[in-house]
Amino acid sequence: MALKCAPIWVCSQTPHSHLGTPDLGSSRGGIVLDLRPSKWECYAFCASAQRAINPVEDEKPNTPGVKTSRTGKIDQAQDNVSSAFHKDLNLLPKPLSKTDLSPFPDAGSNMRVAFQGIPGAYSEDAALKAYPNCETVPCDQFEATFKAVELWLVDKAVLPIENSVGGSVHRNYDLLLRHRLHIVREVQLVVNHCLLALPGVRKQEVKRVLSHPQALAQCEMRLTQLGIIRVNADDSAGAAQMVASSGKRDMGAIASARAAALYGLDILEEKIQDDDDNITRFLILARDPIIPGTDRLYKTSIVFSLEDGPGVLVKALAVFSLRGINLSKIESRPQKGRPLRVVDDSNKGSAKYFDYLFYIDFEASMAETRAQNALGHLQEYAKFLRVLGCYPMDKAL
Ligand SMILES: O=C(O)C(=O)C[C@]1(C(=O)O)C=C[C@@H](O)C=C1
Repeated sequence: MALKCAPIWVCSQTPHSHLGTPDLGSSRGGIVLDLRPSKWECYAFCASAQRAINPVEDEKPNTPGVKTSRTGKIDQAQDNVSSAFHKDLNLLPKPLSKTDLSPFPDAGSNMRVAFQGIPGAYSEDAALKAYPNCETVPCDQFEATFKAVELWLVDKAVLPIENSVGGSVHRNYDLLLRHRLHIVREVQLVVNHCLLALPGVRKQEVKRVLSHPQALAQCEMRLTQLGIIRVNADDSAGAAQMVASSGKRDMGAIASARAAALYGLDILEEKIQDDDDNITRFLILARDPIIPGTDRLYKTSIVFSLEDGPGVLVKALAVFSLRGINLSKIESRPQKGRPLRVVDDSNKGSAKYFDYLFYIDFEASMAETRAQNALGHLQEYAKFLRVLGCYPMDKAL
């Protein structure tokens, strides 16, 4: 009977909880700030168990090499032996290799990656840059990309997180916390915005332009120069499609050259963004974390909140500099549902401060002792701490 892999995946989906490891993150927060290396080994064990199942799936009823008795029946003793030991050495489970654990598996064949928008969106470009052979799956909202992964409809989701001109995509930081997916990779994409319009339209005719708010913000100066009114759309490719189907000559879109080709629009101006070097950083999210290594440069993303007290943020950040770990990004977000912290100073009455969550990216792998020690140290000041993912740094543009 063919066995299915599903139980193993369940195991690897929560590699820590099934061993009863306390989750030091939030109750929903998943990840695992468990600094013991055995946690990662546990995940490897699950993956190897999954592979061990495959030979059974392939087994044929009349496997060559199974001897029959002189009566023609399957020799019971022989059969017992053959079920205890595999008949074909090639069918034995193979040890995991570096490629199995690689965060870049075979360019993504058979992989489905969810992105927000419709074909031609920059997020789709990012998915294809990460996994050139993947199947991209459009979603109407960012939240839907998370759900698609959680419901096993796709393998991964791609999420824009910051842009060199427009800054952070704040809502997506909140989504990272609300869901329990793991960051397994980052992708930096050069984003060259184009002004698109119906075929034959001249630039002076365009009075309104549609695009994703982030894309419009990245073209702020040029659009002001041109005196064009901005209109928000769900994504840049969606904007191009709307212009194409509207038939309106005074309506333009800010989108990629690929979107222009897909929806049959003319490019009136290329590189319309305020900064020539316009780069968006995307995160790739998956149900399972990758096993971090030290074979290349890694980045780790965390989120934490802090105990009250003077200088606690300075102390929290010092845990990294003390160990020579560089911080590449810090972002603070108000704590939803608990925005204010009341500080009671009996002499002067009580004061109220905003309560924050801090998102930090630091340049070290969770496989390094210094990173593990830094997080152990950070726990002394943190009320809450969660590792969002440890993944290879993208240096290619
Ligand atoms: O509208 C798109 O095409 C997107 O993929 C969204 C998005 C974003 O949200 O930042 C992605 C990259 C660019 O920075 C502009 C827009």
